[in-house]
Amino acid sequence: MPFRPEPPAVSPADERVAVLWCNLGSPDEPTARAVRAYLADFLGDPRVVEIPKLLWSLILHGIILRTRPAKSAAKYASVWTPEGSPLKEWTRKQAVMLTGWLGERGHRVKVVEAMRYANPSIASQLDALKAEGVTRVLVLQAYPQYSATTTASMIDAVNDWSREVRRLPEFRFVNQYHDDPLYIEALAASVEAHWKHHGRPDQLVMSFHGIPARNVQLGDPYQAQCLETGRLLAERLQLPIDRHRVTFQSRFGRAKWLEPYTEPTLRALGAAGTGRVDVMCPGFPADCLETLEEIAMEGRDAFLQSGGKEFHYIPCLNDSHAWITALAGIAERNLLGWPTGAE
Ligand SMILES: C=CC1=C(C)c2cc3[nH]c(cc4nc(cc5[nH]c(cc1n2)c(C)c5CCC(=O)O)C(CCC(=O)O)=C4C)c(C)c3C=C
Ligand SMILES: [Fe+2]
Ligand SMILES: [Fe+2]
Repeated sequence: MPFRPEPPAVSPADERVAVLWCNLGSPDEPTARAVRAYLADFLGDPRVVEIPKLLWSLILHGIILRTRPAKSAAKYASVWTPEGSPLKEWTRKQAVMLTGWLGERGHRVKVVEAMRYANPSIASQLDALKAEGVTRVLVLQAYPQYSATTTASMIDAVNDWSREVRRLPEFRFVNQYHDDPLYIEALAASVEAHWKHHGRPDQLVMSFHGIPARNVQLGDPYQAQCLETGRLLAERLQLPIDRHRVTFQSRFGRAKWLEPYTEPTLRALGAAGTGRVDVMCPGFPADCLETLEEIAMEGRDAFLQSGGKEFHYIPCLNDSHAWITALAGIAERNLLGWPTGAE
């Protein structure tokens, strides 16, 4: 296999350090055509769907990619902004702000965003960094909780690129930060800011993206890490046990996923006469389809239609001061010992 063309080597004095700030990615536009290409790549990843390859290929291409793209495209259209996908735009902003924050602390580090699926791809961003003389890359992911379906898949994409490259940069990976005090503090700050303006709810629902229950039985630590994030956040907010819960959203297919599921929980809370519920999504550092449409729109409808009185959606960390500070702290700790220009 031929290797990717090698850019001219830089002198040691010009070598640079970079942070690759990685997220899942979105379709290029909210159309069935673009969503089909995105879903083919995403759902064709063996880390995401663990079904024997041939059987899954038949189901994916014969059924799912014929029906889901149009439905998902309509949902994407409902959250699309003039800048495009919310997930991509927040992730880009976070990368820009992180460059600034690290610069303020004396680090000469380039931060670029990269997407596991669609664009800008991991490979194209690594090519660009290498062409600029980057020889050390810290891979930081917008997944605070480790799952093979997300975190490991991102590392696969870096390794796929590496297999095609002659002179590799030095890599560092951060697998998780679900219990990092800086991350928990940023979450607490976002909740407290909301409560300062709107008062407290009867229930705080912390909704995480689900995965198949079987993955956890096979050793994926994701569920335990979500529960730990929820426990630490509730403790930090001094919430009594009966005023908060962790739920799992975005179930895909008919298999059993992690429970309790978010939407049935919201319906049950509404039916039980819960006056006000606040929902937040601690596992998503950037607002996206799954938070803006599935929670803030569908979740709201589910709760109110079943008898609930007041529904609040607490936005993701996005570009909040506490989050960028947290991210800079996590990056700084993992950059230690690399020549970034800081003492
Ligand atoms: C088998 C399917 C899926 C698994 C496993 C899965 C895990 C997983 N996903 C996220 C984060 C996000 N997922 C998003 C969208 C999304 N997820 C799936 C399926 C699985 N996810 C699909 C098919 C889609 C696309 C939309 C749709 O057709 O329903 C997103 C939002 C992307 C965006 O563009 O806004 C995020 C973020 C995590 C964290 C996770 C496991 C821990
Ligand atoms: Fe997902
Ligand atoms: Fe969804």
